[in-house]
Amino acid sequence: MIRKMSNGADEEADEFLYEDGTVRLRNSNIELMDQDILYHLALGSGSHDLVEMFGDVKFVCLGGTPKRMEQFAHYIMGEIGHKLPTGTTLQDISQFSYRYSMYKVGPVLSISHGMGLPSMGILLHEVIKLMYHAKVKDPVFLRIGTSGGIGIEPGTVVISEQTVDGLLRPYYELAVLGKIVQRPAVLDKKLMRELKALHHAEDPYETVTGKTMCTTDFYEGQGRLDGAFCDFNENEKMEYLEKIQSANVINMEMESLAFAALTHSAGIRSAVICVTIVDRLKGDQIHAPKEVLDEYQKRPQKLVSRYIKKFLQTKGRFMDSYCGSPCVKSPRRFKLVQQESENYD
Ligand SMILES: O=P(O)(O)O[C@@H]1C[C@H](O)[C@@H](CO)O1
Ligand SMILES: O=c1cc[nH]c(=O)[nH]1
Repeated sequence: MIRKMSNGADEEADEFLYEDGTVRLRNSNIELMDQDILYHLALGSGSHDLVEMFGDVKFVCLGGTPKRMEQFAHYIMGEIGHKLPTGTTLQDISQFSYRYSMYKVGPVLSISHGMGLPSMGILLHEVIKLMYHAKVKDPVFLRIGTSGGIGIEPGTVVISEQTVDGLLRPYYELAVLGKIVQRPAVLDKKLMRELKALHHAEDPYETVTGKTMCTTDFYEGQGRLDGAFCDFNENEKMEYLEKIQSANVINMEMESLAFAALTHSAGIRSAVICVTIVDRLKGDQIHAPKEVLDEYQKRPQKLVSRYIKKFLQTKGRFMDSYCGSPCVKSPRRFKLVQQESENYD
């Protein structure tokens, strides 16, 4: 994987993971700290054995709402046949943060990220640090969300090829110490293709790839006429939506920029899979009934589940256990795991 630097240069992402595939932090301050409190996750490197709790994680799935991510955790548990110890139930690990929800099902973490870039950004700082403390090897991050389509049928699953801001720029911008820092928002193209290939001909909806616009607001920021404020008219709105459509934007959501930029900066492969729940060329309000929306939300989950299952089946022969961590006891065996990984698609 090639990693784009903030100055636009290319760099091999391998340099950003340790040799055994574990996540390397790009902040030397963390190593010097006695303990690291992951405040919004209600976890800490001093208070919890993070390697024991999370060392076997391979897939980090993120979505907006706590309910969706709880449902996904139950769904993936059935799909991969993961058994909880007798007498236990799935627990929200971050319950006492009262911010985000986190469930762990074998190699899968299912975490809610809330709405918007700041919420996603804060969460990712802590989840990426969690990967580092837990010595997780080569994790894959997947956002399973909802979006507004631009000229596509509601219910379509969009796997983002690129994510851009409201000005069509492929950067996540943040004011740091009074200066604007731009981080390139880069998603893993190979992962995108692997996911797309898992669409089934009999799925009663389309799965497409394309450009996603990530905005900082649901209403004015996405050109809606139905917010509490609106200083533009229908013609201006349509002109904007048609302009972004001709720039190949096929859907709009609110987290992919931070997700793509922060995972890429950490050398972590990631993909954004969002179902569309409205065609913005036809209207602003979400009219679909709850049952329809619930079924739509499951579509990205199905695709991700197929990916996880295929990965686990392919890897199974080389794993120490069902956990997803490659055996690194002998370098030769580790090479086999790597090779298998390269042959995956
Ligand atoms: O993953 P979800 O469905 O929460 O993401 C989209 C983008 C915003 O957070 C939210 C707006 O309704 O839905
Ligand atoms: O229109 C939509 C629908 C879901 N999420 C968004 O950000 N926009």
